[in-house]
Amino acid sequence: MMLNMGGPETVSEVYDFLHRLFSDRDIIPLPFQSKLAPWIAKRRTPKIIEQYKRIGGGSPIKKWTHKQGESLVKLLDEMSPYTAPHKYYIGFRYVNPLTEDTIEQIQRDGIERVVAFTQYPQYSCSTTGSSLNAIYRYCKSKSQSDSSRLQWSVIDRWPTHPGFIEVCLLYVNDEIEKFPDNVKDDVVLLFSAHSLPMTVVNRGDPYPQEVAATVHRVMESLNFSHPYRLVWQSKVGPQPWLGPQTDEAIKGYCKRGQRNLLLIPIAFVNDHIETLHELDIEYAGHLAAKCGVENIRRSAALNDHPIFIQALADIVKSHLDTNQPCSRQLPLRCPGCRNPRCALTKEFFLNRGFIDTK
Ligand SMILES: C=CC1=C(C)c2cc3[nH]c(cc4nc(cc5[nH]c(cc1n2)c(C)c5CCC(=O)O)C(CCC(=O)O)=C4C)c(C)c3C=C
Ligand code: FES
Ligand SMILES: [Fe+2]
Repeated sequence: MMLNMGGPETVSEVYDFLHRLFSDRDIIPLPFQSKLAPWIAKRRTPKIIEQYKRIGGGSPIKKWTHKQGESLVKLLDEMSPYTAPHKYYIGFRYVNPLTEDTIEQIQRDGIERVVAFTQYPQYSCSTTGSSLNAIYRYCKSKSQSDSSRLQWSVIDRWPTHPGFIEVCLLYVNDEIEKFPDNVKDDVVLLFSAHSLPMTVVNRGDPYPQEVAATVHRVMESLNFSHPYRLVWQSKVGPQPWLGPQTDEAIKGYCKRGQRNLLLIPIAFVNDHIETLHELDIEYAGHLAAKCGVENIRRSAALNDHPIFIQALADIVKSHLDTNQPCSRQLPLRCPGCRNPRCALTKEFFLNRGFIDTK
């Protein structure tokens, strides 16, 4: 089951998407959540609809996830015949197919063994953690009535998988080659990841460190050929978020005369509104023109690159071969975690989906 947040496929789904997102206490805890969530979602909907309209009318995440899933199981059947046949499902957090509905479908299909496979390379309690909590919540609510218990395991992160790093490297190199010859060696590489509120960072969320690990591996495989920075995009709301912000970094470098920049999305494997709108239209388009950039480009999202599909298959195969319920990291809660559900979810996956109902 491929886990992700999902995105609205058409603009008519934007409100529901935002409503579910702002109702999720694991990504954004709000006072009076059930009242505030629909209010914020409604207020934000027109602006976000405009953004989706400008990138072709919707998020391509479902299309890419289906392509990845189809190729992934085909490859896996060959690579791991003793665990075949494999079947993929999609579990999105905020749009259809919703995680809960997918689990129901999996049970209707008579399946016994499920791998919850996060499609976020780096672990955050606000993303992968939210999906895992949703699985636990659903299974717990059904555990009394349902005798056909699923056996679960989880692939909770893969920030430095060599195949993942290799595709990032290929796309970075492809894009560096497109800069004019006289500036190619001086391009500043700006790795850009979705930011987190500082409350989440200070709670001890593993994401910033894991994103940095990905960046380091990519730079290592480039032999540190260019200067680089890790910067953070897509802050929402007035609270402090992890910086430096991607737009501030672009402005700052332009001021210092470093005007050849390559933006590299590093924490999301598909194209989505943050690459297609924020990076391409807002930053590489409007902002760059304002602050006097000479050349600015963005490296491609991994989407359905064959080496990436190979990497996904390899991640699943290694997981099945080791026969572990999850990584060694998953059971360790954030030092500042105050969410009792995190403990229950981690125990649930450590026990392969067994819930003691006594
Ligand atoms: C690794 C990726 C992401 C992290 C970490 C993340 C954390 C996070 N996000 C919000 C709030 C919003 N995110 C929104 C959209 C959105 N977020 C990600 C990825 C991560 N978010 C993606 C890929 C998308 C776009 C989906 C698509 O189009 O495909 C939105 C909605 C858009 C908007 O209203 O601006 C919100 C809101 C928080 C609060 C958070 C960490 C706590
Ligand atoms: S918030 Fe990270 S484990 Fe609960
Ligand atoms: Fe987000």
